[in-house]
Amino acid sequence: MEKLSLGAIYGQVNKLQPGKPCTKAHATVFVIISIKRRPPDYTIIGCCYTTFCFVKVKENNLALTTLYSLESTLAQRKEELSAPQEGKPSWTKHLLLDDKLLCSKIREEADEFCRILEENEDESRTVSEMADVLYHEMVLLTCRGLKFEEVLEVLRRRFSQSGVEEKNSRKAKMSSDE
Ligand SMILES: N=c1c2ncn([C@@H]3O[C@H](COP(=O)(O)OP(=O)(O)OP(=O)(O)O)[C@@H](O)[C@H]3O)c2ncn1[C@@H]1O[C@H](COP(=O)(O)O)[C@@H](O)[C@H]1O
Repeated sequence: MEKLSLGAIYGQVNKLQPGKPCTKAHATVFVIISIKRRPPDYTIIGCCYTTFCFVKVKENNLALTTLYSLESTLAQRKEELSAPQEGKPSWTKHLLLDDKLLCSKIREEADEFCRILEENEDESRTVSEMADVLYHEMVLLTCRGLKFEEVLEVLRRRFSQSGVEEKNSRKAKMSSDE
């Protein structure tokens, strides 16, 4: 397999741009792009028209460590629920014990997040509110016994198709079913 310099990778990525799975931003995460045959430990990230794009993903350690560490804390809080005398008071436990409270917090935090845009609030409020949304949504995921990796897997599968294409394909399928 041909090994490319970073500059050459950017060049390849730009060439693949029409299918949109790759951008320059992705190129900082992906180390090598291979066309046609997938090397053993490489991941398909998408199809650019007629060409499949195989990449090796270099972990974004800080982002993943943060999310997995939060996920692990939330799972620990869930475990502590079976031995209520253990552990400190916890907001996560309140949420895990009360579906209604959890759903109302997710809706409230999502609404606060939207108001940032509507009311043109500053960057620090934006990232802080996004963190609130993400935390509360991850509690729901923990509640259902699901892993964040499963969400990331869905996002990766969507790399190869635009949202507009996906919506149109659903509409076409619905009308052919009628
Ligand atoms: N990331 C969070 C996190 N983000 C937000 N919150 C809590 O979510 C709650 C949101 O409630 P409110 O809406 O009343 O708070 P608010 O939005 O600041 O209130 P307003 O000013 O907007 O009305 C607050 O108590 C926050 O502290 C969080 N609570 C916990 N975590 C993480 O979960 C871990 C476990 O937390 P505990 O379960 O509490 O031990 C922590 O160590 C953190 O890593």
